[in-house]
Amino acid sequence: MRTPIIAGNWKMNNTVDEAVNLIKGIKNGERNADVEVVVCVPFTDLWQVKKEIEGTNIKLGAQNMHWEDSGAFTGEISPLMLKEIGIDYVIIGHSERRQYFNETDETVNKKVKSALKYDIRPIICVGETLEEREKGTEKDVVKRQVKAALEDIEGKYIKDIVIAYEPIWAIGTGKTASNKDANDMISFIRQTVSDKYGEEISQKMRIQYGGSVKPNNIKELMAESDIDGALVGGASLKADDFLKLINF
Ligand SMILES: O=C(CO)COP(=O)(O)O
Repeated sequence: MRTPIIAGNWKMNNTVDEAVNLIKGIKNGERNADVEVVVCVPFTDLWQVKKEIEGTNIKLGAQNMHWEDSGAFTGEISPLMLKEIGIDYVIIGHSERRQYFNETDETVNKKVKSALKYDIRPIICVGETLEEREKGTEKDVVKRQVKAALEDIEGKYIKDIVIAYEPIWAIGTGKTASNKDANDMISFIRQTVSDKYGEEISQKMRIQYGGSVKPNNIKELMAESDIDGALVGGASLKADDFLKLINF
């Protein structure tokens, strides 16, 4: 059985003081012990949040990284630097990075390889635009993204990789994919992984849904057969809401 994973993506929100307040609210709340909980916070909050979650089972994630260890890459953060802080996860290829910061299938693949080298678990984001869905090409797009992200990755790593299916039209819009559509795409992603690595390995990979996940729709999403968790933006910014998601 795959352990459900609920991850908060704080995006570009929370100063250090705000981050400490939020994480205190989350760690002091009652949390379902059978769910893996991750908070993916801005770089500047990582150290302080790491201190706050010590001794709890809350995991820490970053929202991006470079693939090189060091070098002349002004403004970038390396996997070595993140490893030093002791992060567990890193989001790679979020649609906002693909859209605004030139992230490509190729850089996603480089970052995934680099994260695995440092024992940091990648949460790889994939998903189609509204236009691609309306044209009926959503599965082609997602398949291309999944295959490119996993190029030259050995099967032994698949259990450590999380994929988040986030249809771009559902992010921050209040529109969610229907439970059935989300589950259908997620089982298609698992099939794509199975085609490459075989059924047994593909069953070990956790695949989340993301896009306007809220306390009032999490239960139905998690009831679907292939959905292993959620990657949550807006509703991860309030301790009460995030706790409701964890305790779906
Ligand atoms: O992009 C997301 C998580 O990575 C989803 O954001 P929202 O939950 O705010 O729609």
